[in-house]
Amino acid sequence: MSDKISSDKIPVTVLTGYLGAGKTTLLNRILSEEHGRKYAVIVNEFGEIGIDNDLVVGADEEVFEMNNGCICCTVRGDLIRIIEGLVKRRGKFDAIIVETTGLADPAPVAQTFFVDQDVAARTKLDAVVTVADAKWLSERLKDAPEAKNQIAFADVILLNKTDLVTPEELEEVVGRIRAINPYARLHKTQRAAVPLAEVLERNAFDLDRILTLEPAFLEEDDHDGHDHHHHDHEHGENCGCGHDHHHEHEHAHGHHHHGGLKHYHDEHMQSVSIVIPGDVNPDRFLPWVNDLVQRDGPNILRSKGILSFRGEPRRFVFQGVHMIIEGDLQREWKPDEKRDSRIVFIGRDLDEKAIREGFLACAA
Ligand SMILES: Nc1nc2c(ncn2[C@@H]2O[C@H](COP(=O)(O)OP(=O)(O)OP(=O)(O)O)[C@@H](O)[C@H]2O)c(=O)[nH]1
Repeated sequence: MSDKISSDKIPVTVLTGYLGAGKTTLLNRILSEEHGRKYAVIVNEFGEIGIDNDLVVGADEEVFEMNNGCICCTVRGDLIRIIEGLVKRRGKFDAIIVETTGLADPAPVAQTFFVDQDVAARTKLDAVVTVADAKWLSERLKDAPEAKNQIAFADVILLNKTDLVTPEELEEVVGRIRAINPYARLHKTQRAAVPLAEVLERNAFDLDRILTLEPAFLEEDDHDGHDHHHHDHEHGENCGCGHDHHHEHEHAHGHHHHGGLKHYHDEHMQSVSIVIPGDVNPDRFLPWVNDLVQRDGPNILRSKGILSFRGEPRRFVFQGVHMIIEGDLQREWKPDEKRDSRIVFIGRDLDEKAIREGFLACAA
């Protein structure tokens, strides 16, 4: 759309991208850079225990967590309430960034800024920014409809992790992205390094383009947080979606309808979150987690944790995407912070019992 951001509307950037693509890396870059702007950040995480929000830098930024479901279905009501709260405190910040879970379909999130009248009157969707993992995107386009929708809806795409692929592989992924979305601005990045002006306050969201993709985009939503229609799917036990769970396991992707808007969701994704209320022993934990991701890496799409090691004043943070894991000691535990050890694994067909027992055996 060509209309200018009217000065009384708060610009909103929706940051999306599949599990582990680099959304938090980009967010931290935005929040750490000297730009003289103040952002309110809303983070939605898949899995019950908040880890992501704890990994977002900038203690003076306001970070709102939404952990009890997926932003595109059950917690949309929360999103609306948080935004309405923020709008009342206008002037304390310049813009809003919403980081969705890797499993969110961006369409219903973007739709919120048009069909909810109060939100639409006060905010302006500036752009959908999608971070894509150069190494894994092609695989996900085959088995995860959300990943495809994240690309289709993007106004700006960061094709990240270019260090993990060859130039030929990179061009192949670019071709796949372009076949889905020829319009978005595309940046090839490492560690989501991109000039922020390429990402923020671009006034890039193009409603006309979205309406050709999703003719029902502006249809009034019947959604009240619970009551959308479910079609041909069952939820996995730990899908985190917040709906009634049935114990059947059909291997198909489901979609919900929000008003007339189709909404894809991977119903087989599970998350296993475990907390040890104290220290873990690194000599047990590190070999265990390495073995686990080497063995089950294809099914473990994402893993992360914040751990307390005995006698170590700093938090150990580990992050994994399939079998690639990284870990390091980061900031010190704060005096008033509870020193516990939390991990989450997100994937398909996870052996929850074995993972739980394995982690608990790492307690110091
Ligand atoms: N090799 C490599 N690793 C990267 C790059 N960008 C990010 N990572 C790593 O990829 C992992 C996931 O990055 P995040 O920024 O947490 O990804 P995310 O999209 O926020 O993940 P979820 O919110 O869990 O979906 C971390 O271990 C990052 O350090 C990159 O360009 N190259």
